[in-house]
Amino acid sequence: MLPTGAAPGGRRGRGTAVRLRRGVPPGGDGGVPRGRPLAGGGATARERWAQALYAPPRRPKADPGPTTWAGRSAHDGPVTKPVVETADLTKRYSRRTAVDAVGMRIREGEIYGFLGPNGAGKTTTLRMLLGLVRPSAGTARVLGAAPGDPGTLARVGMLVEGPAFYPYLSGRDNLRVFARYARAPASRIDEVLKTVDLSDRADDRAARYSLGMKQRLGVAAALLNDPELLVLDEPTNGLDPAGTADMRDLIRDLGAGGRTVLLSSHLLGDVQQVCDRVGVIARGRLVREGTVRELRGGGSLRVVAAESEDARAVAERLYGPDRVSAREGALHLAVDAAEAPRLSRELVRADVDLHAIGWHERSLEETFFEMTASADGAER
Ligand SMILES: Nc1ncnc2c1ncn2[C@@H]1O[C@H](COP(=O)(O)OP(=O)(O)OP(=O)(O)O)[C@@H](O)[C@H]1O
Repeated sequence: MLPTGAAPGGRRGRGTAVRLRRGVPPGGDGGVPRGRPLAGGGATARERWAQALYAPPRRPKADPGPTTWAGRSAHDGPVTKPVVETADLTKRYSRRTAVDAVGMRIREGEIYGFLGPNGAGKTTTLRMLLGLVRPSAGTARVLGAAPGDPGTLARVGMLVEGPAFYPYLSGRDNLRVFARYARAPASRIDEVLKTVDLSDRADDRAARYSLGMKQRLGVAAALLNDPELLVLDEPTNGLDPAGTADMRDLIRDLGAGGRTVLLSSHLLGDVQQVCDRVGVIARGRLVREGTVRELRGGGSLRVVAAESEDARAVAERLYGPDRVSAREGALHLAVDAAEAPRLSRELVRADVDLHAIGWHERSLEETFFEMTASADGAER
């Protein structure tokens, strides 16, 4: 379970499993739930920390208040304020810089994809946002407060580095234990079981759950307090295609009701299909932030011809050399899709054998590799 080092500012070895998920008490031993109530002046420091983490929201859902963020959410709603905002957020471990001057903004009500390859600094960033690791430099605000603020933690649900449960208890009984720590009403248990589609299997022992069901039970635990911000770290890790699709649907649903979701993933499909906006991190640096469409950077008219040099000459004559590039055996023209008929006619007139012509949308994968490759080449 969560080692003592998980307290704010604590240090943790890479090999140690982290249980940041709400409901598992910090320092808990994974055994029988402790009987001593978490209340009163006699509580230990660890228990007080758990109380803060699992306390019910002290404030109602955020009042829109003065708008501090000028952008618009990817949803069609009004201008929204940042739920998470960092400036120059940095974490160094000895000589290694795990997170390097990250400035990210997550807007209220959006599903934000935090995308990066293994070791890019995603989990370290999340830990800083949750107040579990002290930054070496820079600042972060989460729901308007400093990371780790007890009132804020009560408004955040988290599933970081995989869920952990009491295996001999049923899914429902696990949630009862977590609800007690979270001080969430018992009525929430059935609600969250329904949300994650586990009502039918709620009375089975957690040990019998598939990986996908365990992940969904972890999400259910994170939802007990109806959090305003839900942080999910690699929730589809290890899931088969069906489990991955279920989890994506669930995340989409969770983000639909105005809740803000921060989804960390190295899987492009997760992010492309689910997220409103994306921040791409590589070697600790946030290399881009924008909507999936913005990151993909539009499309091009793709032309495959037998005489590609002749085809290129025709295209350059029509549109200028700056709009024509060649990659992967095709010409790509930065022109409108409606140019296809005119270009085809001109190519035929120039005796070029045209094999294919059509509109090509860049995938997030293409731009992701370009962005992360350029970060790899950068000086650190
Ligand atoms: N406690 C630590 N001590 C030393 N180095 C660390 C520690 N935690 C993380 N790192 C290093 O910081 C870098 C970023 O790690 P981090 O776990 O944040 O990446 P990640 O993007 O979450 O990767 P993954 O997708 O593999 O989980 C890595 O080089 C990692 O080895």
